[in-house]
Amino acid sequence: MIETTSFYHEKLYKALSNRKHIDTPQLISVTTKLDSVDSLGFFQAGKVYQGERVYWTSADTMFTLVGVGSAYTFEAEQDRFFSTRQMWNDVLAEAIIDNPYRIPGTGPVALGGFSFDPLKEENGTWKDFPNSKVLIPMYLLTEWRDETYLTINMMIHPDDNEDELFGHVTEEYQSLLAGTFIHDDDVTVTNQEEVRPEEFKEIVAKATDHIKSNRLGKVVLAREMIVSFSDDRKASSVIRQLKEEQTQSYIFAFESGDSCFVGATPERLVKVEDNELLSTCLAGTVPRGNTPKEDVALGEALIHDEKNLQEHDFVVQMIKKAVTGCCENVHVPNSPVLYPLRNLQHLYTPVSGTLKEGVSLLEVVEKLHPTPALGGYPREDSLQFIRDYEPFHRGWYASPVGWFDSYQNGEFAVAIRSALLKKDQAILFSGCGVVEDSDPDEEYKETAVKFLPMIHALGGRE
Ligand SMILES: C=C(O[C@@H]1C=C(C(=O)O)C=C[C@H]1O)C(=O)O
Repeated sequence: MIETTSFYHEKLYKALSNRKHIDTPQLISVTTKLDSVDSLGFFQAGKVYQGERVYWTSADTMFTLVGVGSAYTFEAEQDRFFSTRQMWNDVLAEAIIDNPYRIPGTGPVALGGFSFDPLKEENGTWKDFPNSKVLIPMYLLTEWRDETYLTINMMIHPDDNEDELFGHVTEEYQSLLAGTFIHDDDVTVTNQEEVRPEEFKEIVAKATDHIKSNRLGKVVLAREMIVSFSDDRKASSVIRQLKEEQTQSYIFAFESGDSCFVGATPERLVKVEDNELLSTCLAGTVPRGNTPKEDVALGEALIHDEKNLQEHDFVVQMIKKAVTGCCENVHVPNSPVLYPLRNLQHLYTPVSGTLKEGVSLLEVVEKLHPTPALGGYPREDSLQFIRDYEPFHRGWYASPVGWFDSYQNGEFAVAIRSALLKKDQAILFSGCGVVEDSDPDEEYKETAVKFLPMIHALGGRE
């Protein structure tokens, strides 16, 4: 049932007045159910909070989270997964939560991500994105199936004035809900440039040498492309394009400082809902065909191709092992199926299980990252290869991004098919798995196709 505004305000005011008068800040979280809202309009209307907005929508369910403003931001350099979990438990221990709905992604929710490799030296590109950063949005819109919820989260300090806070948030959330999406169509691409493509091919050749001399089994290598615009490119318009075009993917956007990390990834790292866990093995790629006949032929060839099956199997074996360590009733199909996207098709194996008692989502994320779909095999050796030879910093590219709530639900995707937006410039990332038989020219072509979803959404040249 949808509550009246006055009932919601009463709950908000009550929560604010009921806070404990303790010395440390306390989280207050109050949720209500609404009529439907324009989620991108909500995001845009929050522009005074630029740098603290988040957008997330899932691939396979009708589920969207839009966060505007930050009630609490947490960054950790050391023990980043453990510290984030600890922060979350500490915040929840003192929180006042009024959420009668218990729908996934409502109430206190943390959204954020982790960098690919904290040991790689930073060069400034990713200065706004630390090795881990999650935030609890001040205003959180949740679309779940055909229902819409709003949660207001506030971190109350001992000497805050509840009347002032109440006046401020009630005014602000109503203007966010009234937001309607406006396109920034007039921004055009002025330049589009691949970064050192020949060097990429050389590194692929070096990797196959390493593999042939048994120093590695598989390593995933990536490259960059830089797109420049006539004016600042707004994240909201890019999200809108991606939502229209990449319907089989998670669409995400995380703002931080002056930058926004945005993408449309098909790859789930892990999802937990009601203790049921789902993970995904996604590796092995061919393009879509130009005709239905060609498309089927490419898919058939992929599903029988030894090189791609080998690339895929590294991922299946590792994820199966990690999931078996934290789940019961683990199920892994014997062979992959095709996962078709707009521009590409992949080999796909879903992995499921029931999370063992006491294991948290972030522990699973820590175990899984990076899978051999993004790092390689063996893990440490492939990471060292990437650290030594890949000539740029991956930052949050190829890393876990996602959300978790106070009911142990949550989901993390692997941030591929993505770009770092910085005002009038975007840096795009694309990678591919390299095994013994990889050919540098073919891997170059594969990464070119993997750039397409972002190029298209940014209005670039295909
Ligand atoms: C590394 C990327 O994609 C990964 C590599 C794949 C492959 O090598 O076949 C397929 C899917 C992803 O796991 C990327 O898109 O940047």
